[in-house]
Amino acid sequence: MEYIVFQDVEKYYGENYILKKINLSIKQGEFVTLLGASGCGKSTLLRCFAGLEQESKGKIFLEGKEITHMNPRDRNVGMIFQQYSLFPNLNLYHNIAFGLKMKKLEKHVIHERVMQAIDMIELKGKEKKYPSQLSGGEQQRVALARCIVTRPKVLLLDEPLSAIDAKLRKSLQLRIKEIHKELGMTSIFVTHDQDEAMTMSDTIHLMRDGVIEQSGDPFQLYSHPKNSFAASFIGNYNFVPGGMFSKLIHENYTEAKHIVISPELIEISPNQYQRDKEYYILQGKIEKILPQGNIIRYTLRVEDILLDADILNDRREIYQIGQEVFIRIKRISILIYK
Ligand SMILES: Nc1ncnc2c1ncn2[C@@H]1O[C@H](COP(=O)(O)OP(=O)(O)OP(=O)(O)O)[C@@H](O)[C@H]1O
Repeated sequence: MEYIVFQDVEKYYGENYILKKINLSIKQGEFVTLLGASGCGKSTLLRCFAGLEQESKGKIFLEGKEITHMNPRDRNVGMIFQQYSLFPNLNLYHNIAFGLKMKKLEKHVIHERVMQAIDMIELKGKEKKYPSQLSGGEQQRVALARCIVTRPKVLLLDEPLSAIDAKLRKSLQLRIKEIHKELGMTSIFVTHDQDEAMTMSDTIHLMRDGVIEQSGDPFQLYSHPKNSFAASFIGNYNFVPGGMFSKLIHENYTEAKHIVISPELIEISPNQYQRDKEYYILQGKIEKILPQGNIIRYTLRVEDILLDADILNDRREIYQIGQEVFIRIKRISILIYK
C-alpha cells in the first residue's frame, strides 16, 4: 500500500493556478525530493501536506486515511524550513525538548530522547549553548533534532540547507539522509538544487509550473531525461540543434529539435582516434579551460558549435587554449529530442 497519496491536488491563489492536478504516491521509508525552479509550486505542495495551506481541489492520504481537512497538529508531521526558527531564549537542550514537554512525556523519556537526538546531530557538549552562540549549520541541526524527537510520521524539509555554505552543506545532506534511514522515516525534501536532489533522494519528482514533469530515481533522471526541459534542468548537457549536428557528422538528424550530449561522455585526445563505427569522431579546438577540482571542463569549438567536455583531472596539463584536438562521442550516448 502507498504510504502517502496526493490525488488530483490543485491549488489556486486567487486566479493563479499554482498546482495543476498533482498525482503522486510515496512509499513508507522513501526519501523523496520535489525539485524545480523557484515558483514552480514545490513549497505549496509541501505546505498542503502539512496542512499549512488548504488545497483548492483533490485529496491527500496518509497511511490510507484521508487528511485533506485534518488539523495540522493532528497530522503527525514534522517540518523544517530554510530559516532555523529556534527559540532564542532557550538553550540547545530546551529547544530540542520543547515539543516533548508539550506532549507531556515523562522527564526521563524526554531526557533520553533529547540526548539521543543530540548524539545524532553530533552536538554533544553544546547542550547549554543558545541559538545566537551556534553557527548556521549547527542551528539547522538543532532544528532537525527538535523535529525528529517528536517521532513524526513524515519529515518535511523545505530548502533546509540553502543558507549553508557548500562544504558543510554536503556533510549535512549525508547526515540528514543517515538520520532518515536510522529512524526509518518517510521524508519529503524540497530543493531547486539538482546536485542536492541527486545526492539525497530515493525518488526525485521534477516539477515545472505546478506539474510533475518526470519522476524517477537519480540514475533514471540523469540518464534518461524525458524531454529537453528535464535535460536542461538536470545535468549540464550540451544542446545542439538537429540541423547543425547533421552537418557536423554528415548524417541526417534534421528532424530532431535538439541533440543532447553529456559533457562526461565526450572524449578528447591530442592524437587521431581509430575509425570505429560505435563512435562519432570529430576534430576541433580548445576554446576555454575551466578547472573544477576533480574534473576539468574544456569548451571545444567544432566548426560553428561549442561543446563542453568534462575530463577527469589527472593533474597533467595536456591541453592549451587554441590547441587542435580529436573528439569522440559514443553513438548510443546521445539523446534525441524531437
Ligand atoms: N500565500 C500566497 N499567496 C499568493 N501566492 C502565493 C502564496 N504562496 C505562494 N504563492 C505563489 O505560488 C507560486 C508557487 O510558490 P511556491 O512557494 O510553492 O514555489 P516554490 O517552487 O517552492 O518556489 P521557491 O523555491 O522560490 O520557494 C509562486 O508564484 C508564488 O508567488
